[in-house]
Amino acid sequence: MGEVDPAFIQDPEHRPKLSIIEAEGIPLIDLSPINSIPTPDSISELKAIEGLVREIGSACKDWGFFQVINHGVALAKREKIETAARKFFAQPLEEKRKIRRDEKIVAGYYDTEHTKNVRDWKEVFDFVVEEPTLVPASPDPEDKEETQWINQWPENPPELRPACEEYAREVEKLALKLMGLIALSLGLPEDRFNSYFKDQTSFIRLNHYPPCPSPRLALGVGRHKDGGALTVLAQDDVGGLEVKRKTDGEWIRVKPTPNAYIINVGDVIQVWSNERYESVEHRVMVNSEKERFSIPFFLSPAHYTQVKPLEELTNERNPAKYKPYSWGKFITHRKLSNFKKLSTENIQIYHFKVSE
Ligand SMILES: O=C(O)CCC(=O)C(=O)O
Ligand SMILES: [Fe+2]
Repeated sequence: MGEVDPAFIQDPEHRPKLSIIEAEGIPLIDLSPINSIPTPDSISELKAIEGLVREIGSACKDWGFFQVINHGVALAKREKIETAARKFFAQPLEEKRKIRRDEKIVAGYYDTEHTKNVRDWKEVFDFVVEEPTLVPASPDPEDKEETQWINQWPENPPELRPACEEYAREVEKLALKLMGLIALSLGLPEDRFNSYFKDQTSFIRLNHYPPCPSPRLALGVGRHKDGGALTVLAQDDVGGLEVKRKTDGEWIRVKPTPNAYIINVGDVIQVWSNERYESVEHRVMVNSEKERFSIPFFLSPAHYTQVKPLEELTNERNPAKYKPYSWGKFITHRKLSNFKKLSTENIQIYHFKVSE
């Protein structure tokens, strides 16, 4: 990537600060109570779960972010995908571009993503968890046609595909268990969210952030909120992820914890919970010496889901803060605009906010 192209340069107010505040406050949650049960069908019956549910509820409310340990995802599967990702990104650009993402095939390699219209200092490889993934053919609300998202796999390294597919199944289990705990923390049945994910549109991204000659001007990923339900993120030991603290708006660095996952609430949970939980802004700093890798799993509902505040969580005194929106139309809108540097902001949930 060489010298910094002006496309990467953040406006002064969004540039990273020289002083880094490391997160003491971001909760670290031990999930062993749910993983030590022989039959996990009905975890809500167990006493140990109560404390855990309370912890998850507070973390979602106070931070929108937390880390989990003893999560049940086999370390060997994580190591396999991490090693294969390193090999994939180490190849020449022409090789990687053979499986380039475009407007039709949204899975694959991509190195020109923009967040809030500034280019990110990164390259990515995306794959969908469900193959094929059914989605609307266009963002037009009148257009009822559907299409399929399919994956593109590189020739090299050949082990990337099986590593990705196995990893997806493991992390999906963790993501759904967490949705169960979040449901309980909202006073809902543990399986309340399950049906939304039957035909999920979830995808996994392999992120590679190369060393950057101007880490004070550019960002690996500009400030943003995740649009899906829940993100389960594996970061390596380099660090760079920053979360905007709800109490004072300071950017706080999430300290890498070996073999932990970082979990964050996405916009869909913000809407479902009628803002009991909020999706929190985050960004990624790059540095001039070390490359960094991360792997987010974006748990997302079926395309035909009408996202709206849950009836159980709204009433006359607490009316719905959002109008229903089609998840499929929302994501196809986003995917299309990802390919253009727009003069306006991307589609956001506040466009569906009920005015007070
Ligand atoms: O690399 C990271 O730590 C986070 C990446 C991220 O926020 C995203 O891809 O949405
Ligand atoms: Fe994100």
